[in-house]
Amino acid sequence: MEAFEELIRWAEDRGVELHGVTPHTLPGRGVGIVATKPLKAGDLILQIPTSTLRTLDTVRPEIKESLPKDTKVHALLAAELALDKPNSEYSPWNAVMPSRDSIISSLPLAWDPRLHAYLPKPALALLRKQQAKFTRDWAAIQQTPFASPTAADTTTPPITRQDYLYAWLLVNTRTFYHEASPAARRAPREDRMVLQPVADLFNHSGTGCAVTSTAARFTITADRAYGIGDEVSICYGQHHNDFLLTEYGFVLPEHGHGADGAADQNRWDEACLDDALLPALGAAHRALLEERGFLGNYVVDAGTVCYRTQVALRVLCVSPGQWERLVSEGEDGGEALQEEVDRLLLGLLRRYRGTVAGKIEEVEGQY
Ligand SMILES: C[S@@+](CC[C@H](N)C(=O)[O-])C[C@H]1O[C@@H](n2cnc3c(N)ncnc32)[C@H](O)[C@@H]1O
Repeated sequence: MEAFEELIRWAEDRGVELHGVTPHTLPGRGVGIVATKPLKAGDLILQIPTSTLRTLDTVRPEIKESLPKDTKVHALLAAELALDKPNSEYSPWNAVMPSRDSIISSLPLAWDPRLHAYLPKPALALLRKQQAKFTRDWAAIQQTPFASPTAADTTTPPITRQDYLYAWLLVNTRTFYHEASPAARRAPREDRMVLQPVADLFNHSGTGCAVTSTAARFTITADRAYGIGDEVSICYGQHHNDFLLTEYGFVLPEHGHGADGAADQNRWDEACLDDALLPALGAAHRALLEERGFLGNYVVDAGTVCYRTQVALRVLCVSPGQWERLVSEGEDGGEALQEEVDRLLLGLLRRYRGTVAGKIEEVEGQY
C-alpha cells in the first residue's frame, strides 16, 4: 500500500483532490479505485488540475527534437516513459503502473504472434492497425540516440524494442482525450491524448462515473450511490469486447458480477458472424452477395442480428431471382421466410459455438 500512499501524497502536493476514494488492488483488474465512504450520485470524487498532465507540451525537448516534427503524442509520451529514470519527477506515479509482465501478457500486440490467429476477425483487424502504428513509431525511435547511444555515452542504456513496446502499451491503455482548452482543440485529435495521475487508475465498466474537463481541470463525479469498498469505475467508451481486448487487454464478462451487476455486462458487445456464415455459402451465393455489396461483415449484438446477416441468410433460403427481388425492394419476404431464416441462423450459431469451443481447447492445450 505504501506506493499508493506515496502517489496520493505526490498528487495532492500538485493540487489533485480525492474525495472519498482511494486506489486499491483488485483481483483480475490490477489496481482500481474504491470508495472509502458512502458516495451518492453527483458527489465530486476526483479533481485533477491540467498542470499535472503529461501532454505533448510536457514531453522533454530533447525527445521532441530527436524525432520527426510530425511524431504523434502517443510515440512521444511512450519514449519519455521508456526513458524515465527511477529518480524522475514522476517516479511515485510510475511506481504504480502495471508491471511489464502484466502488460505483455494481456495485450495482443505483445503476444506470441502465433496466438493472433485465434483472435476474432474484428480484433485482428484492430490489431493490424495497431501493429502498423507501433512499427512506424518504433522505426522513428530507432533513428534516435535513445535507441543507439553514442559510444561516448556510457550512462544511458539504449531503449530496446521490448522497453518501447511496454511504454507504448502503457500509453495506449492509460490516456484520456483532453479537448477542453482552445490549444488542445487546435491539435489534431490523435495529439490530444494526455496521461493524468490517479485518474488513470479507474477501471472500465459499461456505466461509470462522469468525466468532464475544462481548460483548468478534469473532474470525475459519482454516477450513482456507492458503499464503502465498492469499486468506482468510469466508462472508456461504447466498446465491444473485441475492442476492449485489443486496446486494453481485457473483456467484460458475459454476466455482471459487481455491486451493480448490470454495470459489469458489456451492453455494447457484439460478435462478428462471418466465420459462422461464410463457410455455409457456396461460390454462386458468394458471387450474388458480392455483387450486391452484402458479402461479409455480419454482426449480432445482444438484441439484434444485423440487416446484412438477414440478407445473406435469405440467399440460402430462396431462389436467386426471388432474392434479387427482395433485395431490390427492401422486403423481408414475410413471416414464414423469417422463421426459416431464424432456424437456419440458429443451426449455424450452434455449429459455430462448437468451432469456438474447439479453438479454446486448442489454445489451452498449447499454452
Ligand atoms: C486506465 S488503466 C486502469 C488501471 C489499471 N487497472 C491499473 O492497474 O493500473 C486500464 C487498464 O486496466 C485494466 N482494466 C480496466 N477495466 C477493467 C475491467 N473492467 N476488467 C479487467 N481489467 C480492467 C486493463 O488492464 C486496462 O488496460
